[in-house]
Amino acid sequence: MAKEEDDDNLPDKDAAKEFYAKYEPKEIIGRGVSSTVRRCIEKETGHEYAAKIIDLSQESQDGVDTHTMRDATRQEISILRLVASHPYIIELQDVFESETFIFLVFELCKNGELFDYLTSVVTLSEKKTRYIMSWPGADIDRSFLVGDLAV
Ligand SMILES: Nc1ncnc2c1ncn2[C@@H]1O[C@H](COP(=O)(O)OP(=O)(O)OP(=O)(O)O)[C@@H](O)[C@H]1O
Repeated sequence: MAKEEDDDNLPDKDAAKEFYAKYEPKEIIGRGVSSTVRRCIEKETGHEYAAKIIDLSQESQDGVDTHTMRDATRQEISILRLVASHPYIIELQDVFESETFIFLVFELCKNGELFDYLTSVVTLSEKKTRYIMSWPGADIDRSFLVGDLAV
């Protein structure tokens, strides 16, 4: 099975009973190096969260051993707790650990990636573009670029 299909399978319910008792996992909303992020619903309140499911099983770690990965994640958790309630840092709501998975439940960010936002709002002024085009080597494909800008 391809790695992505593997990642799409939810961890065995026995492996993280407490997480499944409290949350209903939904669709995948992102992927990290060793994690899959899913939208999830807190059963009691109906509130939405983002659950980052970190697979610690040896075969899913590219050369990093399970203990190192678990330690690194625990360190990430303690840092997130130290900065909890900062207005610009995402809130860590819950943590569940099993033998082979760690579930981090975060507040859900609905507006997508900062990178995508910046790409959509940042535009180059004509003056700045002219300046960049004056850089050595920038004249390659200049006609194409100018054509684009004129559209
Ligand atoms: N709280 C959240 N709300 C909405 N989407 C999220 C949230 N957390 C993560 N994501 C989505 O999941 C993707 C991967 O998550 P994240 O950036 O935490 O992983 P990573 O740090 O790159 O991976 P890893 O920890 O496995 O190295 C993000 O790029 C984003 O699209």
